[in-house]
Amino acid sequence: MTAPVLRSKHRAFEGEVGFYSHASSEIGGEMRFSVFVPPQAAERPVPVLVYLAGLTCTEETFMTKAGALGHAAEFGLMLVAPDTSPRDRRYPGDDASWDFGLGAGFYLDATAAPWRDGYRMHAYVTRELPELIGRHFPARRSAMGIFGHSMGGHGALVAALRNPGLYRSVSAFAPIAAPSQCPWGQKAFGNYLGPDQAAWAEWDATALVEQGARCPELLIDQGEADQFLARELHPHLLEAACKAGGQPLTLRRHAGYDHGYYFISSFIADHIRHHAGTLNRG
Ligand SMILES: N[C@@H](CCC(=O)N[C@@H](CS)C(=O)NCC(=O)O)C(=O)O
Repeated sequence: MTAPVLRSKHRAFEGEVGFYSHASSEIGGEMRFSVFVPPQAAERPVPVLVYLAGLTCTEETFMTKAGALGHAAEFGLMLVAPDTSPRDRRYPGDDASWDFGLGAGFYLDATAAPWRDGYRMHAYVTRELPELIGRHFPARRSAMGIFGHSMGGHGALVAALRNPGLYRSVSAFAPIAAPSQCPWGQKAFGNYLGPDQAAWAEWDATALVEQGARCPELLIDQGEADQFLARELHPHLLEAACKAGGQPLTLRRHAGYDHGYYFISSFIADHIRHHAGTLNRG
């Protein structure tokens, strides 16, 4: 694991946003990520809140569009946002569509050729990136939370459900809640994991909850005017699985809000507060 290389940095809310690249061993090539270090980090290590973005996004999207930095500065949380897929090493067909390949890594570890060589975003996000952050930033690694949007909202749920104890807080905006049962997920899983749908369940948040996986209390926000809600997101399936299995979930539905960052920025303060309430305790 090589040290991150600083590409640019910007003062914000008395803290600093930095954009970095590094050579990733899980991905087998350069990866990029961004970090907001809040002002409190000058005094002591601070909790880490990881954000996973959605389809077509990069490590820049969240920092520029979500309106999160001021709230993270208020509560003393470090924000970490990785890119949404490998980009350095290229794979045949990885840019053929916007919902698969580049910008669409789905935060899983691929098992089908050729993707399995480097599409290992789950291992990257849950192991390599926290290790890197712990080593090179003023982070309190024992206090880590995760959240995300759409593909990344689902990635956050799966990261927490598959790694009990790793994250102390979890939330999501408009997650692809049951990917095995929607076109985006079926396309991604069919290619990254192969046609055997039994293997898909290990990477599907609703299926994981149905199988008994549990994570800290979930906060999920969903816009009712989201253009992808009916076809792709299916929050009701996750809601039913959580209810049947006793997984604590607060799912809030908001009239009039669509899928984009105007929606996210409207509720980001609630999410930062949700994470800070747990991460700043003890
Ligand atoms: N390119 C897609 C939209 C993709 C999209 O909405 N991506 C979401 C995540 S699933 C996003 O956050 N886009 C970036 C943005 O809104 O800045 C389309 O043409 O319909």
